[in-house]
Amino acid sequence: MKHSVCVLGGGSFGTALANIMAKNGHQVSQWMRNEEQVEEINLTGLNSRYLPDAPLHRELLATSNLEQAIRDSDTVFVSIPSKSFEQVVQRIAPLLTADKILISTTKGFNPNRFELMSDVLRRNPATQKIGVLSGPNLAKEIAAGQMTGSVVASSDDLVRQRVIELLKSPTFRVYENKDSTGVELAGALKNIYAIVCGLAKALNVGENTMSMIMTRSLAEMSRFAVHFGANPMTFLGLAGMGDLIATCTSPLSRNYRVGFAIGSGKNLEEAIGGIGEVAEGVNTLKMVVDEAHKHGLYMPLAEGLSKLLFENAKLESLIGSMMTGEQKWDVEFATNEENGNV
Ligand SMILES: NC(=O)c1ccc[n+]([C@@H]2O[C@H](COP(=O)([O-])OP(=O)(O)OC[C@H]3O[C@@H](n4cnc5c(N)ncnc54)[C@H](O)[C@@H]3O)[C@@H](O)[C@H]2O)c1
Ligand SMILES: O=P(O)(O)OC[C@H](O)CO
Repeated sequence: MKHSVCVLGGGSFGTALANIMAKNGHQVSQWMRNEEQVEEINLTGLNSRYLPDAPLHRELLATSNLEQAIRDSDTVFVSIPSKSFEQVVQRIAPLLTADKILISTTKGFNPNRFELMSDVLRRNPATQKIGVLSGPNLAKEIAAGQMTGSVVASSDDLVRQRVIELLKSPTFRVYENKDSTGVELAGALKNIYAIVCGLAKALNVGENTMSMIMTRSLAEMSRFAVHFGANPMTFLGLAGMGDLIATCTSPLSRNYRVGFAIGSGKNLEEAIGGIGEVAEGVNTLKMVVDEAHKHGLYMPLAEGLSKLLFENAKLESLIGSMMTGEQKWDVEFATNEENGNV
């Protein structure tokens, strides 16, 4: 069945998703604020700022008319950075109806209060058909047609089926998960550890060190997420381990590049400025370390990175956090009452 879809956001991920759905024969509009970008996409089939090497399908229609884009669509993907997510959702709230499906693709926390993007969507009373999309999904690779797996998470069967129907293609496979909290937290948290890995790579550490960092990152992420109701098994899947691998090893990741720039001697402001696109991990780090303190959660890598970035601590403090912290088991069988299935 042909669906009418709207993607909010003119950045690299929104464009990559809109392009897949247009190729799949759906009616796709992509909303963005910048009129010049709208004109460029519609006239030349290119989004030169964000995906310069990807020719876009001719049926992908860019628009700056938010009202019409929402009214005409049965499914809305929100691909807006977390900093502006709430503000854009407030704008569309009066246009929503109970039948519309809302999908967040944003990997971060609301900077105004500790909540996930799906929580922001859920506060809108018009529709509760909500899902999240997350996984090892570097936009430039997707746009280049590299085989990619992703995860749609929602407790609503119809929402998961819709996203699969819209996005599945010979190069894009969508898996499902009912653990929306786990999938969303995994996508947001891994950005912290991509910064750590970029930093470590710039310092030329060996593969023993890289694998230790990534594996302990996974332990730390799942410890945090399970505390907030996630299923620990989610962290063994594409949204957990999968995305951690992609983001912690690829220079295409903006968060990895922020870390690499810091490891190469830049300060945080210079590192962020050099990216020119969103690197969600910096805000996520602040929110997560605050919450970890409030809830007494042991997160030595996040804690060490936070001290390095925000308190001018020396690199030795981050290294010390990792190497001489609390004695821990290699594998912790973290459980919570609701999801205690390992
Ligand atoms: N790029 C990727 O590979 C990728 C993959 C998966 C998930 N994500 C997530 O998707 C989200 C968006 O990332 P992206 O890569 O597309 O970002 P981006 O930096 O490429 O682009 C962000 C877009 O949002 C727009 N925007 C920002 N504030 C806005 C506002 N107030 N109103 C309207 N538009 C606004 C910008 O103009 C820009 O077009 C992030 O949370 C990111 O973590 C990105
Ligand atoms: O470029 P990043 O660091 O925002 O990462 C992009 C995606 O989240 C990778 O899955």
